Formats: sequence, C-alpha cells, structure tokens
Amino acid sequence: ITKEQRALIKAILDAYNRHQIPQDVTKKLLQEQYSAEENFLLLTEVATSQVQVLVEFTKNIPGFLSLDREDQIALLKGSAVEAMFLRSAQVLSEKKPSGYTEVLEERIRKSGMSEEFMTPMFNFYKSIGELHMTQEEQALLTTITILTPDRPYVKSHEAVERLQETMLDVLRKLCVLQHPQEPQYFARLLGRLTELRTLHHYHVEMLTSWKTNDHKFTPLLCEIWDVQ
Ligand SMILES: CC1(C)[C@H]2CC[C@]1(C)[C@H](OC(=O)c1ccc(O)cc1)C2
Repeated sequence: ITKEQRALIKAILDAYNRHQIPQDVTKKLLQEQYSAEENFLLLTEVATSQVQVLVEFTKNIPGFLSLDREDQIALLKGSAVEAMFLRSAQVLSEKKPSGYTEVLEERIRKSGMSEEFMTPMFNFYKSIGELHMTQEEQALLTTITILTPDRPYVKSHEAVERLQETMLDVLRKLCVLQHPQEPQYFARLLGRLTELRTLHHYHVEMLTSWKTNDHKFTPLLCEIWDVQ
C-alpha cells in the first residue's frame, strides 16, 4: 500500500467514524415504548439521521466534491438505501453491550414492515456480521457503494468509475493484508454489494407498503427517495 493510499484510508476512516448517528437518536431507541406507531416514528428518525450522516460522510470522500454537482446528487440518491443498509448492518452485527442491537432489531420487526422484507434484510445483516469487517473495510465498502458509476442520471460515468477504481484498488490490497488466510475475502466483500442491490429493490416496496398504510416520512427521506 503506497503512502497516498494509506492517507486515503485514513481520510475515509476518519470521516466514517466522525459521522455517526447522534446519541439522542440511539438513546430514544432504548427508551421509548413499543407500539407499531412509536417504532415506525423511531425508524423514521434513524433513517433520516442516517441519510444526514451519509451526506456528511460523502462530502469527505477525497475527490467526491470535484465531481459534477448533479452527479454528486445522483450518486447520493442512488446509493442512499444501500449505504443505509450497509451501515445499519455493521451496527446491528456488532453485539453492542447497550442492547442497542436487540432493541433496533425488535423495533424493525414491530414497525408495520411486512414479513417479506424482514427475511432478506436480516439475512443480509447476518452475512455482513459473519465477515467481521474491520472499520477500514466497512468505510471503504460504503465508499465504493456510493461511487457506483451506473446509478440513474449519472452523466460523467468515467469520472465516477476512476474514483471507484481507486477505492477498489485500496480495498483489495487491504483485504490481502488484513485477511492473509482468506484469499477470497475481497471477492466476498464485493459479493455483499450485489446482495445490497436486491435489498434496494425490497426497500422500494417497503416504502410503498408504509405509504399505503398512511405512514408519514420526513421531507429529507421524501426528497432522497423521490416519494411525494
Ligand atoms: C435499519 C433500516 C435500514 C431498515 C429499517 C429501518 C432502516 C433505518 C430503514 O428504514 C427506512 O428506510 C425508513 C424509511 C422511511 C421511514 O419513515 C422510516 C424508515 C430500513
């Protein structure tokens, strides 16, 4: 790993750790009572704060702000769901002493979300947990997801592809260094990104089913996912 690549990893890891869900949101998850309504409201807060965290994190990805402005928006809108599932998978797969994981899982199960989305979602969380990713790998994998060139409305495909390739190269080297006994580890990480795309599809239906049951989203969530 070159000096520049080490600096890149440090910049991305710092940004990833700096932008976390605020304590007051996680504290609420542990305190509020368990009604389907209350759970949905809490998940709305979690989702909204995760999107805010994602926007702040993305601005700190080296090279992102030099992309075309409209492409920056297209990348954010296109990757928000996947970045959110990835980050919550990383949070849910760390068995936190605070019991936060169980509480969030419990609230997700009792939030009026239909069963058909739970299974793929919790399977994904399990498959992420089994990878025991390091912080750097988590931050880089999220960055690679955000820098996916074939999102809708992205104009300068090559510019995004170059940036993503830089990150893929760093992640590949990092995996070889941090998992020498597992030569296929990097390929397994990328396989998770494919699984993430199927979750993206479920998420659209999840939103629609909530919407039809007259659940209200925040303006930010409506904007990022084009929900009216
Ligand atoms: C853990 C999750 C990634 C999983 C369950 C909660 C999440 C934060 C996310 O919730 C929403 O997308 C969502 C969208 C709109 C809304 O009003 C509430 C939640 C889906």
